[in-house]
Amino acid sequence: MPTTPIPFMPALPSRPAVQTLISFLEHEAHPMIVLDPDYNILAANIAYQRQFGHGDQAIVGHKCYRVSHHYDLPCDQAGEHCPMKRAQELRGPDRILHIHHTPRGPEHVAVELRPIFDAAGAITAYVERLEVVRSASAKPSGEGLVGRSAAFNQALAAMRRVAPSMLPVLLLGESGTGKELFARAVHENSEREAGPFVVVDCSGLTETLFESELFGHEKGAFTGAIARKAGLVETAQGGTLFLDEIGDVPLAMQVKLLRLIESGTYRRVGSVETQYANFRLVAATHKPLESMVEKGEFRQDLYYRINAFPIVLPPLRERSDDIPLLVNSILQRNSYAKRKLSVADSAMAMLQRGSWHGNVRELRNVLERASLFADDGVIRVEHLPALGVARTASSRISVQAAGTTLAELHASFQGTRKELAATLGLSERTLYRKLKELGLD
Ligand SMILES: Nc1ncnc2c1ncn2[C@@H]1O[C@H](COP(=O)(O)OP(=O)(O)OP(=O)(O)O)[C@@H](O)[C@H]1O
Repeated sequence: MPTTPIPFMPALPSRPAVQTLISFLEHEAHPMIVLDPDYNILAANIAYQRQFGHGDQAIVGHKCYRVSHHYDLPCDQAGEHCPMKRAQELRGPDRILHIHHTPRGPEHVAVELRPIFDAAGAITAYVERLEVVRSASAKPSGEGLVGRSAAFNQALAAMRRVAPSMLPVLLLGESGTGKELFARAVHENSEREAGPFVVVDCSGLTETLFESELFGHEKGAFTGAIARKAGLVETAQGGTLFLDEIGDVPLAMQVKLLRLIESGTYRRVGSVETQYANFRLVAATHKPLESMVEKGEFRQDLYYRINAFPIVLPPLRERSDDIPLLVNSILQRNSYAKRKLSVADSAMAMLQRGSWHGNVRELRNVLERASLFADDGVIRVEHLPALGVARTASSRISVQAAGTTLAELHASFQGTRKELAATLGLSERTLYRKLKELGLD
């Protein structure tokens, strides 16, 4: 362990409390800095210098907003939330998720700022504790969640707040907004990280199938039950159970789900023995559960149970400033990775203007198609006209689920269901559900 003393500003030596604090923080494992009330960094501990130190560039003596944001003004004057301002008003700690410049490029950083008071109750300094958030990337990344817009960051910050608790989380968002990725992030940011993450797709399951999938069954419980089978609840023991499309659970099953959540117990199909469940619940839906409750299509008691901590995932059209980042990330993924592709500025501008009713999934499909035309490795505006066709169709269909339109398209479409789903920018699951609603499955 290096024992380099923490540098501090010689201009500010006469504050015994601050000096004591500085030597105390040196032994903290988390990156920490001490600031004066005028945004000057007085000291940075070893962990900070290791993670955020910019080589020879001195941090101490500089303004925090210059170092972390390259701003010339405090964050609140640059249109952002300033935790120092807030901690001063609150006379207590403030937490915020910011995007900081780091030696590795922009990164999501969770910041906690605590004011330090003198004997007279005046704030003499602030201690800032930082933690790099690994669940999402603020720069193009070949995997996982990416995003840096205000709307995305808000959802990310909410996810981080709730993840360490055992509270059920409800993810609300249109198809393709990343609900499954967020559910996984909740799991990975919880104490259950080492346990299983089990996905239950609630759409397209009949009542009986739903029950045996979820609770398992005994040998001979029904025709074809040739052996005892563990259910998904049992598989999720010690981990997280993700109920995707919870709005599709049939009413008769909702009561069994409620009992499971309330009592933490269940029975395998064909058994009288009570089993004890141990999972953290994350549910997701694109459906308006509240109005379904009003219409009697979703049980109110179950709704209250699962809705303990709702997180709204923004549609892509509400975070179009994330599109270049998403595009560059998508181009690094899957089949694209074999070829180096880029997007011309005018094409990027066009992508940013899209309404993207199929969200990130639709964006991915459009890029995949455009890449087939980009012989020289550059996706240009002329490679996107197909996008216009596909997107017009998909927006009409995915937004209004206009029965006749989808029925007609389904009847006339020449390809497979998978291809139809891709053309519409929908997941196969969502397409299946819509067709089922129309009696076309
Ligand atoms: N913020 C994001 N960053 C990177 N990829 C994303 C993001 N959001 C979504 N995606 C990608 O978009 C696709 C759809 O995401 P996902 O399956 O998580 O959405 P969903 O909301 O669960 O959709 P559905 O309700 O249709 O199942 C996936 O390929 C996923 O990797």
